[in-house]
Amino acid sequence: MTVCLSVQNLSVLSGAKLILRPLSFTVSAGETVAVTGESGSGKSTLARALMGLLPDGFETSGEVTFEGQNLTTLPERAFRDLRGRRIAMVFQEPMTALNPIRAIGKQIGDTLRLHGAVSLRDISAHVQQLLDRVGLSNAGVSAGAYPHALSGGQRQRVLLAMAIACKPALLIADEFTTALDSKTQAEMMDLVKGLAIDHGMAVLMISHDLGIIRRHAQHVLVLQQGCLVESNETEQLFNAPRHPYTRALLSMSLHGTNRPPLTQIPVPSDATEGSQL
Ligand SMILES: Nc1ncnc2c1ncn2[C@@H]1O[C@H](COP(=O)(O)OP(=O)(O)OP(=O)(O)O)[C@@H](O)[C@H]1O
Repeated sequence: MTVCLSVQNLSVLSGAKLILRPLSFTVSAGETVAVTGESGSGKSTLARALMGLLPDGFETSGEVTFEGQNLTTLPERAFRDLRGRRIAMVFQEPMTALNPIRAIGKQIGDTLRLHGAVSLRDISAHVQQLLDRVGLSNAGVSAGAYPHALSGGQRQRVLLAMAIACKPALLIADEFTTALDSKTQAEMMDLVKGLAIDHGMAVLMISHDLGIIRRHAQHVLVLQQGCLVESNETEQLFNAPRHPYTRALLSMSLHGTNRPPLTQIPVPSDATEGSQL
């Protein structure tokens, strides 16, 4: 498989605080890699670092190569062109990402127009295809609908339609099904899986939900307090977890309990799983 995203020794610093310790991994075309770990372990920081969207005051080092381009040295203008066109992201809160006073078809069309993905006269037809693809047409949702008239799951589908509008090579999905019921979660993940298969889209999926990860990811990265403690093929990780923190996460998920306390498991002091890859 062609490597789509290669991360080498990426670290993130905020002031004197090391938020992410040097970590390395790759995501290939058509592959889904999951990132998991407790709240505050650095999952969203990793996603934002890859998108070049860290808040002011954050510094990165290391190298991120996407489709052969080094993103860490890419001028902001060129990065802006990549975002939404070649690298897309979907978040958990659809309402904050959607304009409440613009019809959803127009918002999807805006994405296509912004990136010049299709000719102007073909935009409506493409919007309709995207609404069909994400299952909104079947649910009776038209391009003229406004976000407030949709359910949370339907809004997430709109965001997914916008994210995939330009057929990105990489989709970063940050807890984007977390707020949805399990049936809608499964439908959304199946949609993403279909896109990965049909278009060879690489997916970096951030999730607390180990059940979803096991069903949809081929590889899993486990973060503990900003440190990549385990990186393994999904079935190997679930069947024979190597790191005590991974074992504790699996046990918590299995028993629905917060014992043993994860904070008591020591974070490795220097070399990390990722930096050895
Ligand atoms: N804007 C910020 N300013 C300062 N520190 C931040 C900021 N955003 C995140 N952090 C810190 O970075 C660390 C990692 O946070 P991050 O949001 O990446 O974790 P997470 O694993 O995504 O958590 P969650 O699952 O709750 O979303 C935390 O210690 C957090 O306090």
